[in-house]
Amino acid sequence: MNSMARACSMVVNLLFPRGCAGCDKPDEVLCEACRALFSQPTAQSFDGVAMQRWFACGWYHGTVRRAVLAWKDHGDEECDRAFADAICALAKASGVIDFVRDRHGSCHDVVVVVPAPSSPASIRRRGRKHMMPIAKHLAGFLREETGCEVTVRDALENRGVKGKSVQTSGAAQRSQRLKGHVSVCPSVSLRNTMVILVDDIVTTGATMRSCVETMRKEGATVVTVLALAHTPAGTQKVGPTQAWSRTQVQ
Ligand SMILES: O=P(O)(O)OC[C@H]1O[C@@H](O)[C@H](O)[C@@H]1O
Repeated sequence: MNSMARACSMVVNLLFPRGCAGCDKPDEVLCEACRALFSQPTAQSFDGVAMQRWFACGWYHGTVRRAVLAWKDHGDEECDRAFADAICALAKASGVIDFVRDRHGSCHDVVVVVPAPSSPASIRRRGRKHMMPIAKHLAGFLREETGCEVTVRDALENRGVKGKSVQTSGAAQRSQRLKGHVSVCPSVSLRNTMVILVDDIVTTGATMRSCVETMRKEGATVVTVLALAHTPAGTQKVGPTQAWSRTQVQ
């Protein structure tokens, strides 16, 4: 959102107090019931990352979808904190904290949180990099919980592909379209880092895989991927060795 849009939105909020981003309950940013939907962590296998699994806070449908879209595409920046908290809780539930604490110091010096990149057109439309506040909050949380040095690096760029993932028929097609479009920024080094990738939604998994592959080529160890929401598993498979198996995280 640009500054004019932000000012207008503040005025509108003053005149018409907001409702919950998920269900419209009055005077809530994200009500307790809707927050709870972002607290249903799942794990899916992925041998490209050190933990062998990636994780999501909730399932991308209904209320979760509505709240994510309000935040991501309709400028509801007040959700930043609620979603950042959900990702931090996911980091804890998934074992990321223990993993980082145990591995840190063995061979990798710096722990880095990297937000998945949006295309330049999306960044312009939104007026910001919407994953950045989440990444920053997670880095602070990991610092506190692990005692390790944890930084945020805006390491990836996505030169953009035409159309949205929902307009493609599946992971293979999406993956093909993304080829060569995600890269590590020339000014950023990821050598000898332990990376945690954060993204809002995982649909086919093509973006996540492309980001992980690109960072690994640049010398990073990618610990895992943490996402706010995922589409149902089992319907999208990139290849026989990359089939997703969805399990509930206790
Ligand atoms: O690549 P897949 O998983 O299909 O789609 C998810 C990506 O598409 C974007 O809108 C999301 O922000 C995410 O980065």
